[in-house]
Amino acid sequence: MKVREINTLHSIALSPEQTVQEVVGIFLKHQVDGAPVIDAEGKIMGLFTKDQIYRLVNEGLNVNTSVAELMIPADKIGHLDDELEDLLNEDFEWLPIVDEDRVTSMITRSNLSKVFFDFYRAISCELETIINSTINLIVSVDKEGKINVFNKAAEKFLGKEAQEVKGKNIAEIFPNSGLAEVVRTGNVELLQKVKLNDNDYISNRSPIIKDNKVIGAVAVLQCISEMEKVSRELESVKELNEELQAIIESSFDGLYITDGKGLTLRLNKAYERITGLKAQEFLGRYAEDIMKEGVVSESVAVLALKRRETVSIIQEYRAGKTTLATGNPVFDKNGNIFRVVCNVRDITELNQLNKELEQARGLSQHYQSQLRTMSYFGSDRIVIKSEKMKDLLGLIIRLAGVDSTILITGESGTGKELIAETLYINSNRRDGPFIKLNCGAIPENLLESELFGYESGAFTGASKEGKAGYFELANGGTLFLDEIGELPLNLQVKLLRVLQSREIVRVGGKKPLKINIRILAATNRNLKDMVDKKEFREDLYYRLNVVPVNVPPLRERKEEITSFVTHFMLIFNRKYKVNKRITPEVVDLFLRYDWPGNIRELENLIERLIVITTGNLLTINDLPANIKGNNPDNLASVQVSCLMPLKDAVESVEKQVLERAYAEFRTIRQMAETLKVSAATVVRKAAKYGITQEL
Ligand SMILES: Nc1ncnc2c1ncn2[C@@H]1O[C@H](COP(=O)(O)OP(=O)(O)OP(=O)(O)O)[C@@H](O)[C@H]1O
Repeated sequence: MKVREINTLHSIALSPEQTVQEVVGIFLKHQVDGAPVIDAEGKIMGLFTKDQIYRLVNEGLNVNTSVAELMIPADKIGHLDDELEDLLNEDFEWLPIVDEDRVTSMITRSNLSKVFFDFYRAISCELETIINSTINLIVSVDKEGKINVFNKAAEKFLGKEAQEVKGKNIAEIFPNSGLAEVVRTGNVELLQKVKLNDNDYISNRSPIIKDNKVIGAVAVLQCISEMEKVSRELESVKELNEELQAIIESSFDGLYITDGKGLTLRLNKAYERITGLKAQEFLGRYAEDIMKEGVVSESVAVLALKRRETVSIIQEYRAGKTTLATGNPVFDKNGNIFRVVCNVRDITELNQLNKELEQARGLSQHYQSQLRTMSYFGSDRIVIKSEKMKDLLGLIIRLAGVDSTILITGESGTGKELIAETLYINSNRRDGPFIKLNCGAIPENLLESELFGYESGAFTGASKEGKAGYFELANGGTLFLDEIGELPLNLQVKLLRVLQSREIVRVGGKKPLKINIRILAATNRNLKDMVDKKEFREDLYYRLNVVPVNVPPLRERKEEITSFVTHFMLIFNRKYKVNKRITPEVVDLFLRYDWPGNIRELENLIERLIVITTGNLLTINDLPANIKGNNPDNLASVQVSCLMPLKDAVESVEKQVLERAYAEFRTIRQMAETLKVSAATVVRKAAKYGITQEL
């Protein structure tokens, strides 16, 4: 410690001209016993102390005597940078202190001793605190082996109070301490293993030397039992950490962990795979910033932090993946979030599979209904005998090889659908689906969603999962749009767009879906006339009618009637497990009849005859009157076989007429036109008699 660090020094100085009386006043006022006498430059001239006042009194001098006359010389002079310890060894009563040449203060011996004492007391206090706050055991002895220092750690580990052992001989209390040996030899003994009270310690023992003499010894002991425990704990924490790392890495789901502020701390390889980015691009960055860069549509970690609860969302990653992500906030004991653990499951494939499943389900439903109506067809299901039809079939086989859109025209029941199927079976798309939609059989308000499908919740009554439409069901295959003339104008525009872009958008959806389909269309209406009447869009007409295919009515290929009769007799005999035959007279009548309902009419008639006739031979008598009389509109052909209430008779006739209309025609419009009533009447009466149309 240096003189300048003493803060109790006084800086009173006297001038040689001052009188003793004045000095007494100064000493009393400042409670001092002496002061240096300085000249005008502040340089030391001498000392004036209470002894000089005693001398004045003793010699009877005047109190106005000047300081200069009585002052004594200053033998010793101290400096501000002198060490206190050095000054203590000096012989002085009063010591003026100078800085360079100028006197700054004065110190007395008693003053110095007190400062020194206080200083050492503070140091000793500090040392005691240090000694007691270390976890190492510290024990010191004097040269007799009596214990001087016994710190708190020693108390704790050796199970004895400092008070109880201080002053006692170490050999009695801890015979194995080895301290007496150090006092004796004066040797330093480092890293010695000792056992005290069943614990192992590493001991460093040193002699305490003063003036080249050993005056005691100190031992510092470190408990290695405790260290070993800590090291074992550290080892198990390390193992746990490795285990945790292995668990995180082995998860197939992405794992992403942030701190309570959204700062990325950890993520696994699966997460790198999903995002297509490396861990370094995330670590140490905020989830919110990563989201703003567009890496992910929405951050589940940010949401979990905001809402302070577990959150699950669907995310879209820039790398093209769709995920189901769950963010779990982890709270500390004060209720603050200190981690957010996010589990990210790649559902891209699942979504794709779901779509495929949806398509497969739709296809299976569609095929089931088709199977029901087509089950009786054998392999030789198509009759082609006339030259006209042979040419047509040749054209169809050629057209099957190209992928263009085809419009098949012809009267109802001529076999347009069969032609479309033949075309499909012979095309490159034969392994893809063949989907048929009768545009005239589906209510206008449902047609759009049937065609395009819809997203979940697109409209009231829509299913929760959404549904694939006919375009999607036919993806990779062929879509046959029957009765295309019945397509409402607004859907005609949409169909045209599909034909041009090969893309569809589900009802209630936004994302366009690419589709790969071939479209075949058919109609029994004169589309050109409809275009002229603005009932059909001209642009769509030309787009569909790339290659026109016209199927002739049965009356223009009567040479095929006999083959058709044989064909259908075979099919329905097989279907109903009977063996009925038909007379040549009936076939003759058939040849003369005009068949306005074409092949469907012939087919239905033969089925009806096989089902309702009781005998095994179908004769003219079994035929309906319109064929016998070749006059379909002749009301006289309605036979009355017995008397009954008029209302019942009317209803019976109504029912039969409607059943026939449903069997022969495919659209309500055609039925209404033939029966000369409104479409609404057809629908109402059909409902009354429970008549439905097989599509
Ligand atoms: N050449 C044929 N050989 C065997 N059966 C045929 C032939 N042509 C048509 N048919 C049968 O006649 C019925 C009506 O044929 P299809 O449904 O193909 O006619 P369409 O012209 O599509 O009728 P619509 O215009 O009313 O839809 C079907 O049961 C079909 O199997």
